[in-house]
This record gives sequence, structure tokens and C-alpha cells, in this order.
Amino acid sequence: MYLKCENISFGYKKNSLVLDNVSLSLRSGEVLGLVGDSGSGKSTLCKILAGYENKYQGKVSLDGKEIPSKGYNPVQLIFQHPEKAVNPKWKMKDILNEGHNVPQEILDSFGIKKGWLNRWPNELSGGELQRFALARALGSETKFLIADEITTMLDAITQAQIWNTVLEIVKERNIGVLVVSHEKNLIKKLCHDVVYLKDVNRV
Ligand SMILES: Nc1ncnc2c1ncn2[C@@H]1O[C@H](COP(=O)(O)OP(=O)(O)OP(=O)(O)O)[C@@H](O)[C@H]1O
Repeated sequence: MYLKCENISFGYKKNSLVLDNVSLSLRSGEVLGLVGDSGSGKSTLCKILAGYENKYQGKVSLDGKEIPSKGYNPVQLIFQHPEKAVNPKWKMKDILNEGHNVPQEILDSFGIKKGWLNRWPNELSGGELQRFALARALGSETKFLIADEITTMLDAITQAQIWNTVLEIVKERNIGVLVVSHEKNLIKKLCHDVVYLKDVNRV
């Protein structure tokens, strides 16, 4: 299976492009790094790939077909700040099982403790919340994971624990992963290949 974007051009403002004719292809089971200067449009491209932004030119496809806009999205996006992706008025157990029931074995592999399920999001650390975000995103229908700086705010040990778990799961399930990071060592350690996004506004 392939997740592809072809000739993507996009700007938030008229006459000002953030992405100019960008193409990228990610196959099942591949761990691909996406690097580039700050502001070059990496997060914007992630949003386009996961269907969060629709007003672009070009084509995004999953095995040559358009990604369905309704129902479970097989392309799941995880952000740097998990607290922004959760409803602060919901308990973690409700956030976790909003779209589908997350299997106990996924909770165990991310080290999610039973007691955390009854807490509010603001009663968890960034690392704990990110484990929830990943467990939720790795539903059985997930085919691709877009990881936008997901461990940037975490200490080295937590970062390693989280990535080890993610890599184990994606390998087992043949999920393709796009890893956005500024950390060269992390990219080198995790990724089979790397693409560089050029800043269109830099000469
Ligand atoms: N919602 C938005 N509205 C207007 N401009 C935006 C919006 N989001 C991002 N931008 C602008 O688009 C450009 C690309 O931003 P984006 O976050 O995609 O870059 P990035 O490569 O992920 O950067 P970083 O590495 O710093 O996270 C930046 O100039 C940014 O200011």
C-alpha cells in the first residue's frame, strides 16, 4: 500500500506559497524521515496528508484512491502537543475510546496505567498524554502514521521508550510512518530513508 502526495502546492494566504509542487511517497512498513528548515512547511504537509487541510492543489492518494473524508481515517496524525488534541473536559478513558475501543495490549505496550484512565488530561504529563494519543491513533484500521515532532518535548528515556513501542507496533502491523523531527540522530536511528523539504521562500 502507498500513501502518496503529488505536486502539492499550498499557501495560507493568497499569492504566498508554503508548499510549491511537493511530491512524496510512503509505502507500508516504511519509516520515512521528513526534515527541513523551520517554517519550510513540514507540519502543513502533514496536515494535508492526514486530510486536515483540503484547499491545496495536487493530489493525495492511498493506493491511487482518494482518502475517504468520512469514517475512520487510515492516515492518522499525531502532533507535538498532545494536550491540544484532546478535549480538556473529558476523562482519559472517554478520550481514548472515542472512535474505537483501544485493545488492552496496546495500552500495556505504551505503559498506560489503569489509574490514568480516570484522570483529566491536565492531570497527566506530556509524555503520558502522548502515549494516549498514540494508542488512540494506532487503531486496527490505521495504515499510515504521521508523527509531527511527537517526542520533541520529552526527555531522552521517554522518547526512546515511546519510539521503541511505536516501531514494534508498526513493524508488526506493516504501518508506514512519516517522522518529522529536527533531531538528526533520531531520524538517523529510526528512518529507512529521509526526504528534505526545501523552504520555497528562501533564496
Ligand atoms: N494556520 C496558519 N495560518 C497562517 N500561516 C500559517 C499557519 N500555519 C503555519 N503557517 C505558516 O506556514 C509556514 C509553514 O509552517 P509549518 O508549521 O508548516 O512549518 P514547519 O516546517 O513545520 O516549521 P517548524 O519546523 O518550525 O515546526 C510558516 O511560515 C508558518 O508561519
